Amino acid sequence: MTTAVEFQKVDILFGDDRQKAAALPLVDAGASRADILAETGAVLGCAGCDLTVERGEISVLMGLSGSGKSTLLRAVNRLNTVARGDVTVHDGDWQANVVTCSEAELRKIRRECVAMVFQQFALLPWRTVAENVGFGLELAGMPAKERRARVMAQLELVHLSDWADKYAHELSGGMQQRVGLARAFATQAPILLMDEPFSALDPLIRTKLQDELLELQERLKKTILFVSHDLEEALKIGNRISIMEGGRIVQTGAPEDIVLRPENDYVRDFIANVNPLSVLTAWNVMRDVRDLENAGEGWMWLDRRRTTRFKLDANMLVVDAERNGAPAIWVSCDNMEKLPEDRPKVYWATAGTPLKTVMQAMHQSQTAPVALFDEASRFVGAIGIRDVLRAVIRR
Ligand SMILES: Nc1ncnc2c1ncn2[C@@H]1O[C@H](COP(=O)(O)OP(=O)(O)OP(=O)(O)O)[C@@H](O)[C@H]1O
Repeated sequence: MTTAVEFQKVDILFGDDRQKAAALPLVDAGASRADILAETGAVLGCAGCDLTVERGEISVLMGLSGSGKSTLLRAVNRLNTVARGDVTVHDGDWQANVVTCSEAELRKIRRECVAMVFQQFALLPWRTVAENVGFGLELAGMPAKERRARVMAQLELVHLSDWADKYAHELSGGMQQRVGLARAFATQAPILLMDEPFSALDPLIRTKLQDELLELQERLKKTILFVSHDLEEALKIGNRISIMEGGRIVQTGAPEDIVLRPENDYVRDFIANVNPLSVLTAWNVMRDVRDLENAGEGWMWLDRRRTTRFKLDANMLVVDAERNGAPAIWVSCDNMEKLPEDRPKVYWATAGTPLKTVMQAMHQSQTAPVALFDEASRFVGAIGIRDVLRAVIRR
């Protein structure tokens, strides 16, 4: 993994210099935003924020309104001044600390390394769609012909080729935001900052744009720092999520970490209404092969009830299977539809198989455990009905 952006102990305060200086000791003492404001007149934007954003990942800052998400995001291109701490932006072998870098380095960061998408589309209404998408390239001095080719390719990606010569104000909100996306993806910038880009849109269009973002990302592999106050959105698009409260990051983790292991009541409240089936995979709920019961002579029980067992060779490949004492076949969860009914089946999944698919397989096989295989078809663990229930009710 290569780091794209690193925040180290970042404090951001709003106020005059005297207020900020008075506030820093209170920040160190862990004082709340309200106390800091009452005592010093400074507003705490964020405090002690540590976060590493890896190249090519979507890292989401999530939290209630006022929790400091935008404030932290805007430190990356110095739209907000950092009072203390470091923000390092990497671009290939080049790197700069945004907090202390020269004006020239800051210009490079803003022009070449980091592009931004705002909630309020920020399109120029008197320019056409194509001119809007090409705006950043124009500022960077790209010749018109090259620019046009690049812009048309980007518009194609967001399915807006036919709208290239319309004016921005002639488009609906969802289309305008797609132009915003195209503009950000059109720049050379490897890092995109997205501040609630979809929150002004109605739910259906929003879902569609999230899918489009994921599709674009699949192809273009940018590093994206994304602000959202919507946990479903964060879980859907984030490779990593940081939950913020009162200016501080209270938990950072993969979506399934957040859902399975919330670190405090604030995070627990957030996830209370999330459907765990939308994030969990077979990997998150399986029991490791080392924790399964040996059944002797190369056999191993998949479940505590001893309904299902596999015989394994020295390479952990399955050579025989039994279900309720009768010979069984072992088949992939992805094959559920096509199989004849006549023989007992034990389904297997891989690490990334959605938990929902695992549950369907259990249902199909009268609650038989589901096996987990690695890419080389080796047996690595099993999922019993109790493992599924525990994950779903989070106990
Ligand atoms: N330019 C500013 N001047 C003064 N205070 C500010 C400024 N920008 C942000 N703040 C304050 O910093 C705190 C964090 O705000 P921020 O906008 O980062 O929150 P957020 O989590 O992004 O919320 P939202 O989703 O409502 O934008 C708030 O108390 C806000 O009032």
